[in-house]
Amino acid sequence: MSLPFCLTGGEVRFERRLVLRGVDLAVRPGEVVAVMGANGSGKSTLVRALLGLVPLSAGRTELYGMPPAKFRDWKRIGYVPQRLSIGGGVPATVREIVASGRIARQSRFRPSSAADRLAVDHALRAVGMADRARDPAQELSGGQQQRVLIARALAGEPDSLVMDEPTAGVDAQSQETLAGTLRDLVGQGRTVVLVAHELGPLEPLITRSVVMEAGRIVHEGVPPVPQGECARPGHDHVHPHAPAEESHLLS
Ligand SMILES: Nc1ncnc2c1ncn2[C@@H]1O[C@H](COP(=O)(O)OP(=O)(O)OP(=O)(O)O)[C@@H](O)[C@H]1O
Repeated sequence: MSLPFCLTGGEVRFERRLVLRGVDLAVRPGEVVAVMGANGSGKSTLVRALLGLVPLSAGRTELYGMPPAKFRDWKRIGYVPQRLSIGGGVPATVREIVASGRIARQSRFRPSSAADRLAVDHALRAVGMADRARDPAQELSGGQQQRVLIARALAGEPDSLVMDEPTAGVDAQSQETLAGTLRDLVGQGRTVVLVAHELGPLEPLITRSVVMEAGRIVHEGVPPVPQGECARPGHDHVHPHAPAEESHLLS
């Protein structure tokens, strides 16, 4: 079976500055990978490189065994970007945005169906936004808009979800709801890659954490177990010096 994501020697430059420095990341089906690290360490760039959304200056990436330019099965992948561009000048409703997550599954021969409507309803409920379905998205708070983007990705019923800071600005109750939804998806064998500063209720789901520093992966392993001070709510769960038995330094 081909790997959902496989980045090999991935290098990204912005205006000649190296932002990703030869990163290898292979994600197996069913894994739940958390990409962690300080601001500006390259987490978003890593997930965007993984998906082929930024050009690589060296290395290669494959989605289900195919380079992005040849990959056609985009319905298999749901992507939740870090920043919003919804609500700009277009007064789209919450439901319309979530329904746009079904587009990769539709075609001129198979327009919107009952299955699409059910998937949209289900996704709205999964993020606790069913009661806001008819509201214009730009009226929502940042955290609510983030939940709409998560619902859009869920509506596509992808095999793999890539989420850039899905819990940033999202209230505690909604984080719990998201954790429950992800638990179900992972139980069905879906693959998840997420960027997070703090894992919060997602922590028990994570099977591997990857810590970025200055464009490189510096640690990889099971997520560190919070202890003492680190167990305090709100503590940043990035542990750049995790014990050797919990993580192994990459070459
Ligand atoms: N489109 C771009 N053009 C120029 N520089 C960029 C671009 N995108 C990111 N960078 C720079 O690349 C570096 C890594 O950014 P990236 O967003 O990947 O980090 P991050 O770890 O996700 O940060 P954060 O936690 O703040 O989201 C930063 O120095 C950032 O300023």
